[in-house]
Amino acid sequence: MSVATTQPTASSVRSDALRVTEIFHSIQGESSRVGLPTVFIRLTGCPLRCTWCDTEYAFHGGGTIPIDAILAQVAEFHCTTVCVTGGEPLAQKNCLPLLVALCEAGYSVSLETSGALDIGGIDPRVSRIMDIKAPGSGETTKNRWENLDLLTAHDELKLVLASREDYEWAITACHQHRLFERCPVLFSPVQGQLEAGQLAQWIIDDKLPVRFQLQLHKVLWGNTPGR
Ligand SMILES: C[S@@+](CC[C@H](N)C(=O)[O-])C[C@H]1O[C@@H](n2cnc3c(N)ncnc32)[C@H](O)[C@@H]1O
Ligand SMILES: Nc1nc2[nH]cc(C(=O)O)c2c(=O)[nH]1
Ligand code: SF4
Ligand SMILES: [Mg+2]
Repeated sequence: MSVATTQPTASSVRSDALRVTEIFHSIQGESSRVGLPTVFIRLTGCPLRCTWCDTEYAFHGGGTIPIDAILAQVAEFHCTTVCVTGGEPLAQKNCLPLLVALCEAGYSVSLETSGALDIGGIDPRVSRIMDIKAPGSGETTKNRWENLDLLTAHDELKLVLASREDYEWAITACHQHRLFERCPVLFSPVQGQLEAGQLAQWIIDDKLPVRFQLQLHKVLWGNTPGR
């Protein structure tokens, strides 16, 4: 379901509201939860501009919705698994109480984040999928490396790679920051920029302890908003 794009007046905005681009029911296409029917809450806005971002439509617009109304929309899908994404979800302060409310309501919750913002203070029941930005994204300087110390085995680290240079940078980062010891590590090709079979072969050749990822929803439906 897409969210109305009407502009709220200041007096109509509740203090626990969030700016939301879309709430939809699909198949999880990323992370180790891939394949699970999932409700997605896509929050609006992002302070990064990854060169290859497939979700630029979430940078602006959206509708302003209080947390209880978001929960009511999610409940309509009768699905126990929820993914909060964006945009960059942590750019809105009310993302933290939204995550608590979803956990309290009994959902199994994951959060997709660039890791450019502090991941402290997130409800520990949430599985954090933290994406470290490689040079091809143009946003490496935004990586907040101190976030790594907060990750647990319940979380996942992700590297989305555009080239052989990104791949080699990622291996160096994994060793320098002991990423393999922190939580599962995912390597994924930038869609349309790095050939998936090529990345898979490099991972095999180098015997890397990472999980290769393709965006399953794009195999199913292409790059369609709300999928
Ligand atoms: C749209 S982002 C939203 C969450 C957060 N801003 C982040 O970057 O993790 C969700 C995921 O999609 C990935 N993604 C975006 N564009 C992509 C592309 N062209 N190919 C592969 N993955 C992409 C991001 O790297 C991220 O892991
Ligand atoms: N089906 C589907 N799975 C996803 N997993 C993470 C997504 C995202 O955009 O963050 C996403 C998405 O946009 N669609
Ligand atoms: S951080 Fe995420 S939403 Fe923001 S530009 Fe990068 S991939 Fe897109
Ligand atoms: Mg997506």
